[in-house]
Amino acid sequence: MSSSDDDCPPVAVPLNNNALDHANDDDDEEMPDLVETLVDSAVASSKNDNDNDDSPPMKKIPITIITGFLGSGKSTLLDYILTEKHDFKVAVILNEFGDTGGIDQAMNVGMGGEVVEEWLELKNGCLCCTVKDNGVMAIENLMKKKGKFDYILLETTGLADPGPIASIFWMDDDLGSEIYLDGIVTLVDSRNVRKELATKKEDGSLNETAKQIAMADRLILNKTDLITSQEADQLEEDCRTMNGVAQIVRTQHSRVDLNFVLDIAAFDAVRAKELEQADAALKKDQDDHDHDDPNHIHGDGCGHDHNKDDTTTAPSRHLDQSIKTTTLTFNTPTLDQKLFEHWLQILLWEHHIPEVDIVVHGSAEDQKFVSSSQHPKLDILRVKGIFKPLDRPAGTKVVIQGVQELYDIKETVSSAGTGQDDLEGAGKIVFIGRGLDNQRLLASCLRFMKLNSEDVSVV
Ligand SMILES: Nc1nc2c(ncn2[C@@H]2O[C@H](COP(=O)(O)OP(=O)(O)OP(=O)(O)O)[C@@H](O)[C@H]2O)c(=O)[nH]1
Repeated sequence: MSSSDDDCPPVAVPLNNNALDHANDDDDEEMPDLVETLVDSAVASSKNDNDNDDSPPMKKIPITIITGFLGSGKSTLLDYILTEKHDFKVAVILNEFGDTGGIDQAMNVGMGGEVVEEWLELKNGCLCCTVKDNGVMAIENLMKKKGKFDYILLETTGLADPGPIASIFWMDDDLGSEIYLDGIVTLVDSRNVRKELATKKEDGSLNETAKQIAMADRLILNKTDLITSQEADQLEEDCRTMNGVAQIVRTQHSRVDLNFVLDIAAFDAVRAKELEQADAALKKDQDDHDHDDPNHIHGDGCGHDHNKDDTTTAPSRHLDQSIKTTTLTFNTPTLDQKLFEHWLQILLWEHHIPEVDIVVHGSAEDQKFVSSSQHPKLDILRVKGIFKPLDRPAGTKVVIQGVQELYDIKETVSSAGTGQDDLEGAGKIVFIGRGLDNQRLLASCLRFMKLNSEDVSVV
């Protein structure tokens, strides 16, 4: 996980201190990174009492990351969630850039339609750069002290790459934290998104809007009042090509069914059905548009009727040609998890699709997997999959989740009987990223995993 120490914005953590006294917490050794800590002495002392008692462990609290480019409607969504009736007591964290100091932001906890405000700043505060210690520990401490909220919404700055932030909370789940990553929700400014995606970064890296769309579990196409329904159709289809597994909804003023964004357990279950949806969308896209070259630049002979008057809403065929979704379907009865993981690690960590090189030692030939420098760097932003592992009891399925360079493979409870998640073959793996060349990926997979061409299909 790469991160930069530049531009560290302060982060403010909300408290609900409704009816709580404010006091300094100088002697709290667990919270070195918090300043202006607001402590309710009664709550603090009951926390200390609880340290030694046998009370049941705290229920884990879901955290949803809300991301999206500047002005896409993130704050509008937060306001909407905080004031809507629901069963959660929601706390909001803003991970803003420092032009307002990050200090004077109004922090909110919404409960049953009521919003109360308080704020707290992390001294070194920057969730995206300073990693776990500051962000996660501070939130955990706050939860112990306050215990007043049971859901956290983290709004990233519009310029943030959600990957590192998601990784912190996702991996923290494995470390036994009291919070877990529920999902990544991305707001898309329907009118301006094409312009934002066209912005090139000097170092050639992916721009943030592209990453925000690619990593989403839920995509909210907001501000649809500013585009035609035809443009909205096209936008939705294009988003699906970039991110085939996210669920997509269109909104105005971020008014979305809260079940669509809250408590979605996106990092928990992976359903074959969801992956089928990606498959179907990708197949449709291939049928509609026979451009197999992932590096094809739109607008240079693509043949589509570009809207010349308004580049912000021009119905270009794809939003971002470099990012796409690729699905591998394994038709074998099971998959060799060890071999698969080894291959995956090369894809994720070495950023290339390994190719076979035949090395001759005297009369013997050896296969070596190498990187080919003539191909673009591979940047996988998200992986989702489900498969039946080799040499495990019948019915065993494992789920794979990945965010940038991190991945996790866990056994999943079989949903046999529901008919929902039945896999015909060994399973499916979906990759979202840049540099995904379907045919090279397929060839590499076949050689690496010692499979025959009929064993795997790619779309
Ligand atoms: N026309 C229109 N305006 C909207 C819609 N949703 C939000 N807005 C307006 O767009 C502006 C930006 O919305 P915000 O919710 O502040 O966007 P944001 O993503 O939080 O913006 P940043 O904090 O700058 O990243 C505000 O003036 C909103 O009222 C919509 O669906 N249609």
